[in-house]
Amino acid sequence: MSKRHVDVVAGVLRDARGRVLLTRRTEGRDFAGRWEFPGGKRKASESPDEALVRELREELGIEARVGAHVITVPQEYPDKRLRLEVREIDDWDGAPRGREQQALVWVPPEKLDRYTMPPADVPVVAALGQPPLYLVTPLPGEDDGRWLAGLDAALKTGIERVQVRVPGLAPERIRALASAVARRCRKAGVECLLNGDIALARLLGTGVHLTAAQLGELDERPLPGSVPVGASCHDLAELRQAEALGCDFAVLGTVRETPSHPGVAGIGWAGFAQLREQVSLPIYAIGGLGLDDLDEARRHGAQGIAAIRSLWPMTA
Ligand SMILES: Nc1nc2c([nH]c(=O)n2[C@@H]2O[C@H](COP(=O)(O)OP(=O)(O)OP(=O)(O)O)[C@@H](O)[C@H]2O)c(=O)[nH]1
Repeated sequence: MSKRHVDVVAGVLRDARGRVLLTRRTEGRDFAGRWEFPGGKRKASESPDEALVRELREELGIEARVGAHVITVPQEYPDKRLRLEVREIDDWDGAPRGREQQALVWVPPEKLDRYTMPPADVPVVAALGQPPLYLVTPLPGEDDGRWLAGLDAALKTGIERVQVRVPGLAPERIRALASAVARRCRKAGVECLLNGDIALARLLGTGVHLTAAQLGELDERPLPGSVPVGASCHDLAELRQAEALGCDFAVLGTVRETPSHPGVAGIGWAGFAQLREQVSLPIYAIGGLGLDDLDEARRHGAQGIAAIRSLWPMTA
């Protein structure tokens, strides 16, 4: 029997100190005792805004003004397929209180991941706190100085997460480039991950971005939680392995056909969402995407966009 679809809307309320409101699911409901963003099921007759205003009135006793879209997460649960649409709440009248006997807590954004939440909320918490763009470096041409100037220009645009991917170069040149990028990222307060090279990542104190082939060879997270671990995935088995290893995020694609893989059809946004709903991980979409695709990516449950060309401000 096919599972029922449920549309849920939830809100991000922030107090004057920037803390975010979580409420605790009461006994007798699924995920009882876990923390969540206030909200609930949308009725067929309601728009998402209307449903969210009603739910916040019923649950918290406030009159809310609904703001920007944050992320819409498709998530499969044992008994249903959920679509969780999360919106900012710009302002409200009244003081939030638990009208349904639920506990309330205001949490600094960087501490949200300490609260146990339903699986669909893992990508939501990441969308609130982690970078929406993930730059993958292009191959350098002859001139490494020019390539590093390209990186500097990318960092100036506000990129906060970078993967050093320079396959096929001599090992000494890879080491030199990786160490130069790591230094620049550290100075700029930007996360740096090396593609595939766990030993070099340990040496340089960076994160690592696992290739799909590496995923199958590992049985535990290769680096501590203090540095990021990402993974490239193309199918459900790889996503599940990335999740089992405790990766911080995955990259999934390709969404569109790209010049680097001509003739390989992309999975499209529907294909992306269908894979996304079966794991509880932040996932970047990759494959022929640029800044213009960010909104659509977020509407299909993506953390954001990973890209080479569109995030690199000059030709290498
Ligand atoms: N409000 C809210 N619901 C969430 C979040 N994350 C998440 O997975 N959900 C799921 O979305 C559904 C929301 O349903 P609800 O809270 O309105 O309804 P309920 O449990 O009373 O459902 P019931 O009518 O099936 O008993 C639940 O399955 C809940 O687990 C979240 O952050 N906020």
